[in-house]
Amino acid sequence: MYMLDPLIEVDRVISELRRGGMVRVEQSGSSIVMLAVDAVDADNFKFLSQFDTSPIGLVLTGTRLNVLGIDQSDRPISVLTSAHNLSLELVEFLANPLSVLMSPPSLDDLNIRDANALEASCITLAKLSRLLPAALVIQDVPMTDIPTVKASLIDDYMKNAANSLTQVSQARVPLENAEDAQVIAFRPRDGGIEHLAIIIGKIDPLKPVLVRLHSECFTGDLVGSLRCDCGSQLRGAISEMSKSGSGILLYLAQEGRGIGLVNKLRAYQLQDSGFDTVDANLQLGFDSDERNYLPAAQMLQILGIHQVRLMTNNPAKVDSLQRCGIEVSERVPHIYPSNKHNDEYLRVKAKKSGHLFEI
Ligand SMILES: Nc1nc2c(ncn2[C@@H]2O[C@H](COP(=O)(O)OP(=O)(O)OP(=O)(O)O)[C@@H](O)[C@H]2O)c(=O)[nH]1
Ligand SMILES: [Zn+2]
Repeated sequence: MYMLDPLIEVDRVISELRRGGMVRVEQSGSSIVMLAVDAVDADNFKFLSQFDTSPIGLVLTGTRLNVLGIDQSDRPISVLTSAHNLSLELVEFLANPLSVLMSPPSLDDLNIRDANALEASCITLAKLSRLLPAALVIQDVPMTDIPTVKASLIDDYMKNAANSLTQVSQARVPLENAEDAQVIAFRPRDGGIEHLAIIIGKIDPLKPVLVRLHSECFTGDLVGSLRCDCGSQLRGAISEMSKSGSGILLYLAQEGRGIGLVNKLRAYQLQDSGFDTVDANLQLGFDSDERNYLPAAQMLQILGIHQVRLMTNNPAKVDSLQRCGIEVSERVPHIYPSNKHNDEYLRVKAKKSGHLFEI
């Protein structure tokens, strides 16, 4: 019998959610139907409201409920329900800090409880789909014909995707600041976006290799945004590696510290109304940094690199990579001049995220 690859099973429901569809999440005989809040509209909300077998639940992260002032406990994920069924306006207000609602609706009838394992997996799934971490769920509805996934596959997805990376192509690409360069593409088996390794010069894997883990930043890397320092860090790392003879830059598909480009733009909108880069993520219901360095570690292992000199100002990156099994023999500072658009961003990184530089 043809067995569906577990990664592909998750990838199918991700596509369905991103298209605005509903999916079923199941485990050990129980199941729920999920719709991402990003995709809620009047029609699908009305459809879900017609079932009187169980009320619609809104699954939110503890981070979002903290900033709303609704729940100050450290419950990681909660489910909100209401005896009178939630209204679409209330769902929007609770889940999306950019919702256009001017005055908060009444929260009197809300009940809050801990999410169960299935509901918690729905938040993981929304994050993997690069949507807002918020989901509508409903139990026991007789819907067939919707894609189904096991919760345990969602929970293991990041690890499985990282472990599945394989080198799929390699080419010489002379760069402006490093003529002796090659780009190697690594593809996860789920069909997700490739991560890239840019190899500068000739690498000696027996010595600690100069390495930069660069998280994708469309705005900074490609179009020269002044809101961050990514463009300077990307080009700067390549120049440094070339000057010192060799190095590896891993270009990781984890835009916006892992929340995705659309959510990063939402975070920018919040930053323009006064939140800093950390608080904007929390307002959206994310952690301040959602990245995971398993893919980076896997790529380094495939390249035969076990010991690195890591170009970063972020001690959390050093710790994370070490926890993924790569030895960091040295942290190499990677600081570039600020400008009037990013100096506050960099100051907040130093103050709140522990980055080692002074602005
Ligand atoms: N969510 C969010 N992401 C941002 C923001 N500004 C930049 N980013 C993303 O942050 C990531 C850049 O981080 P990095 O430079 O790799 O890492 P770092 O944690 O700053 O540490 P360094 O190694 O010292 O640069 C990219 O994915 C950017 O898209 C922001 O305001 N909000
Ligand atoms: Zn950037």
